[in-house]
Amino acid sequence: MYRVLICDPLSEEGIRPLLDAEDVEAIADPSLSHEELLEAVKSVQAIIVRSQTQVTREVIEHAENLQVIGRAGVGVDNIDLDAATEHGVVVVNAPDGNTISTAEHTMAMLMSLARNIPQAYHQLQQKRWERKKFVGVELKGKTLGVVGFGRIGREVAQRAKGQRMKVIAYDPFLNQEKADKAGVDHGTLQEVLQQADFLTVHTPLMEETKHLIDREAIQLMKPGARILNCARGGIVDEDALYQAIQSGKIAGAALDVFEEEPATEHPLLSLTEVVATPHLGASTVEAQENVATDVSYDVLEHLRGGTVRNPVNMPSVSSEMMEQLSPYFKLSERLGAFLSRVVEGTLERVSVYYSGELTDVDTTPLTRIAIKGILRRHIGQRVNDVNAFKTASDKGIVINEQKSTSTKGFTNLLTVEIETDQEKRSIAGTLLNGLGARIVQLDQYSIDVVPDGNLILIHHKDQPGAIGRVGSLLSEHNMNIATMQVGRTNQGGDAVMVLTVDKEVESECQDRLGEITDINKVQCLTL
Ligand SMILES: NC(=O)C1=CN([C@@H]2O[C@H](COP(=O)(O)OP(=O)(O)OC[C@H]3O[C@@H](n4cnc5c(N)ncnc54)[C@H](O)[C@@H]3O)[C@@H](O)[C@H]2O)C=CC1
Ligand SMILES: O=C(O)C(=O)COP(=O)(O)O
Repeated sequence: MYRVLICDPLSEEGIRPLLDAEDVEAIADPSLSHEELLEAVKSVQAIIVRSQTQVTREVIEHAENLQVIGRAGVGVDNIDLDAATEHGVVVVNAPDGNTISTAEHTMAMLMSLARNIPQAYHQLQQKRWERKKFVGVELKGKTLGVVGFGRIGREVAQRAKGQRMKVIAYDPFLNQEKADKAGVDHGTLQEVLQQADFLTVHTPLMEETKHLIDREAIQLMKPGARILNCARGGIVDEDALYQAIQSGKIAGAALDVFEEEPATEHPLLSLTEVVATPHLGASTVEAQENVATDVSYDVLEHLRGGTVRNPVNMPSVSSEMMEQLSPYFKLSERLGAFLSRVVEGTLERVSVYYSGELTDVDTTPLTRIAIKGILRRHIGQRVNDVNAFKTASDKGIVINEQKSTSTKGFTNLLTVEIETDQEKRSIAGTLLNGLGARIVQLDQYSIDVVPDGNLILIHHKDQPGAIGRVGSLLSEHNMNIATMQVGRTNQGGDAVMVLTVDKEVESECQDRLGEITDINKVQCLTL
């Protein structure tokens, strides 16, 4: 008998398959305290949550029999995915079921914001007939900036077009062709910020998107623009938003989500320019039934040994293959991660080439891991070894895997090549016996770099003094250089420097490096 703990309120209709299953004991308890939760998880094989329950490392470590965590919704930022993966626990979500409800809620917020509907209603309740105070703006002809053109962002854009708004979107996976197909303009984040009368964010919350809309971003916006966040608290910097509304730079905001929830005491709620709801995007009968049905299906499927439809983590590699391939896992992920951080433009094609001893093994799992390394930059922890290919194909990225005879003298060589709408870049690495992973080629340059830690990649002219000037500037910034590699194709021509430094490079230091004579481009990354 499988014991399934349902920690947040779920649609009873949706979880019917679980309730009716003869091999399942479903325990629904949405009111557990943290201590009670730690106790309750000890005996269960599955946990199902929404966004409320925090499935932390501590919870996962208490759940000795846990096999699967189901998220009845999209965002998995309340689940410690690394801890789940480390403990062999599969995480599944329900990414499709609440898209429409959340897009519709965003439209409701957009209209409420434009016409001050909640504020006016509040005044009426106070028996005040205010008309002058609540003069709104029309949507027709205004520009909606959409940041994050995924499932929900796309649906919002379609609906905004129905209101005869102009839509401009930014998403690292959006190119001209896809934008044309959706009938929207596409631009850089900066262009979207500059053109939007209303800005709506629909990205996941992760390191890269935390405070994506911060003080500097808001500064770029038109005076009197308005901001919506129906995705995740923290994508918009709440302090910056508060100050921008206070100063009059931003005319108003509509918020369904907050950095800390519940958020009943939040200072933003005291501003009359702010309309807000308590994380209601997915709260419709339909969405709740959809996500509960989807997550119940996958949880049951996994418990019974089947294949899940929406895995969020976990590799599925046989133990024999694991033995052959696991030494290369880190190398392939790091090559992908490195290249994705230095390449410019919208990703279109990824090719992975294997040579030497790698020609004799099934390298699909390595390609998957390389793709995961590439996509994580923009999709975060939700892309994993299981869903990497699907995620890439959903984004229209073509993947190509090939065995190659070109070993360049190495016993094994793994080359990752990325093509965007702007450029084609490649990186190659090898596993040196006893010494671990090394990057041995970057584009046309031969180098020897450990793919680890804080790296600085500098494109420069091969001229006397360039290296010395970089060294002096880094020392001025108290940056210790751990390793340094220089690669060039010919004397006096184009060259690259790859440095490993002991701490993360601050943006001021990066900017100053870029100003040094003979230096063309500086890119900093942490692997
Ligand atoms: N308020 C609510 O109740 C609900 C909120 N959500 C949240 O809405 C958000 C979007 O959900 P979906 O559309 O289903 O996800 P999705 O995965 O389909 O789309 C997210 C998009 O964001 C893009 N993105 C990633 N990094 C970016 C960056 N730095 N700049 C611009 N775009 C970036 C991705 O490429 C992707 O296309 C998530 O945060 C989700 O948790 C989802 C459902 C209900
Ligand atoms: O699916 C999501 O990401 C949501 O934010 C919905 O959250 P909820 O399940 O309504 O707590």
